[in-house]
Amino acid sequence: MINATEQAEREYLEEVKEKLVLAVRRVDDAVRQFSNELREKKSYIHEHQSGMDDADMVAAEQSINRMAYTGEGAVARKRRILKLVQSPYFGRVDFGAKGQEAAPVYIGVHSFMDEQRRNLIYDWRAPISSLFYDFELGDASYTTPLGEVEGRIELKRQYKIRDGRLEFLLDSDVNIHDDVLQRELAKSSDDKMKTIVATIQRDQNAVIRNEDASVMVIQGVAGSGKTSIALHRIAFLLYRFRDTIAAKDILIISPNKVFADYISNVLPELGEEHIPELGMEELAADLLDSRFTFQTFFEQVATLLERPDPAFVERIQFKSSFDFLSKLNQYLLYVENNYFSVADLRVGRTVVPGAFIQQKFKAYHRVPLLKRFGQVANDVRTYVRDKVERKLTGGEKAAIGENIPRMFRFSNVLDFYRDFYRWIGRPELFKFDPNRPLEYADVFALIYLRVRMEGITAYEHVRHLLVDEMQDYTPVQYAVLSRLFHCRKTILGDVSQTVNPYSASSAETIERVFPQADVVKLYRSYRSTLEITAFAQRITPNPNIMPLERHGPEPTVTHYASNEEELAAIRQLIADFRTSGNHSMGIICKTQRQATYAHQALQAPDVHLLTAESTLFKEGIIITTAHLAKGLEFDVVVVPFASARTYKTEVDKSMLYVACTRAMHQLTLTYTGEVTAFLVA
Ligand SMILES: Nc1ncnc2c1ncn2[C@@H]1O[C@H](COP(=O)(O)OP(=O)(O)OP(=O)(O)O)[C@@H](O)[C@H]1O
Repeated sequence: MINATEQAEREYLEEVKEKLVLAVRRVDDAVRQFSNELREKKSYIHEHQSGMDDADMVAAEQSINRMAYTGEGAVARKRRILKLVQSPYFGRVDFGAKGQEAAPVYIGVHSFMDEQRRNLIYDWRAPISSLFYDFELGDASYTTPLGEVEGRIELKRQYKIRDGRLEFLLDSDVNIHDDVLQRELAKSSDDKMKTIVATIQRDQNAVIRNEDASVMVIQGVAGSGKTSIALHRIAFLLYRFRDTIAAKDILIISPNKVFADYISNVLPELGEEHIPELGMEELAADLLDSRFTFQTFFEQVATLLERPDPAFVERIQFKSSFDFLSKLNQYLLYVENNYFSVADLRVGRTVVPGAFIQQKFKAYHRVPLLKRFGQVANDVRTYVRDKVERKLTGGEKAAIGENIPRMFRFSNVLDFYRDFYRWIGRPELFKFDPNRPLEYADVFALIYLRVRMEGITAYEHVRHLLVDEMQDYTPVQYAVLSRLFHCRKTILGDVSQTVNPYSASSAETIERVFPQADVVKLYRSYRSTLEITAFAQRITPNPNIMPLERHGPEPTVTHYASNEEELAAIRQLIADFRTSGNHSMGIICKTQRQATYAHQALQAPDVHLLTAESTLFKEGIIITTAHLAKGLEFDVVVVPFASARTYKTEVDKSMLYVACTRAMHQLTLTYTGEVTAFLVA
């Protein structure tokens, strides 16, 4: 039975859709007209070329560019409207500002005005739309650039419209989101990360719409929506500051290519362009001018998993500490004050006093150390020229240019870095062999010295920086980011999901590097069923976690007598998955070696292996490592080889936690021999 409300809503939906279709037609007409004009203009130029002077040509070119630009705008607009035809809106609030009658505000992924310029659909990022996320029925307010608007919400409604059809609508007077949220979460995962505009929660909305924080640090439990929120925040900022920030001005630092691919359709789905993305290692290679080969973070973690040598661990631990960063800073100060040993400089008959050189060196204290020599040399040249009252010869100029840097202890950053360890009395903490890749723990320390001593300005164009998986980066890495990117930042992660406990950063550590940061903590977990969350809590407890009340099968841990039996069981799980309604299955191992082994043993054309070299997220059944799976999610997760032999160290425990928290609906662990101690309650 369709009630009156639903009938009215269905009719309204048809009305809106008609207007949208009309708008598409108008855009089509406009585009056709542009291209005709463009063609005419081009042929006019072609015919009259000989009679045109430069100014005419420039003017013609400009007008063509303008037309092409308007044309591009029209195409983008069409794309947006077509999206709205599929699903024009997902929410409605009837809001009356003080002293006014309530009027409906429909909210969708984009705004839409009809021909009379009436706002039929509001963009979810518009100031008024925050009413939908922040309030229930009753008194409510929202902030516009002009000030606060107060009033009352008389009605709040949610819709699910797919392919232009109303699937359901739901009124709420208490907590509007719960029902729809439950439905959304219970669905099996589409392949890649998706948008959550229709069900953004109040605390998430506060993060998304925060305009003031210069550095925002989001520490959230597994599945709390950190990555989703961060991407929606980018979309919000692009909307709010659309006159000054474009997609190309933003940079996402992502842990790996698979993850970058996994999140790549969220912003385009929200109608924004693709955002530039860079991995930490790519950044490192760029900052080292490819002068060194170095170990990757993956390789560091793999070494820890397979050969955890105590000296290696000690080096990592030391270089991941805040103390290390402080010591590097102290060292730089020491270098500044002690490594420039000036002497009088003789140029022909002129003697430039050491004190003069010293004074100039100090005067340029704002210029990075190794960049000062050029400036000091210029001053010395002027000094000599004034004395001899003639122009200097090329030879004299060059001699000055060579002699000034010689007064400095070293000229190359690697020498300073090595010297640093002597200075702190721990030379054994730097293992360097020119024929082997630099250890990962040294990469950013070396870069830090380089940034401080040489200055690097390559990234000044970036207007907003997003850093995901913040727990995997050390204070020195943050110090580099802070000096490289002067823009606002959103930094997010979860210290419990570190893949390297010896170098994990918590929100508090990061706050020490960015004292101005706003730290937000999220404890509600959306991804997994209550059963899965409770199970993962046994591995790494967090008393603050608040799982959403959603149920599913209890995770199972099953013993098998032999490897063959274990593999046969996994084969069966794969077969079951294929006939279930689920879309994604992750078989998550501890090491790459195990993943490769499982892939070979299980061989099936639709089972894909993801490795550190993979660049694309694959759909369906995936075999991978916990390290690579971090940040991803699957309907069904299998954790094979969950034995005491596989999972025994702190690093192993982190991996197990990450693996289990990837599951949305179903989690199965298998093992032979003895079960890992981390699962013995
Ligand atoms: N408000 C919401 N409405 C609907 N789904 C949500 C909401 N918030 C989070 N989710 C869902 O919860 C899941 C986890 O989100 P996301 O991957 O962003 O979390 P995360 O905190 O980055 O997770 P992790 O750190 O474990 O990788 C996703 O499926 C996401 O769509």
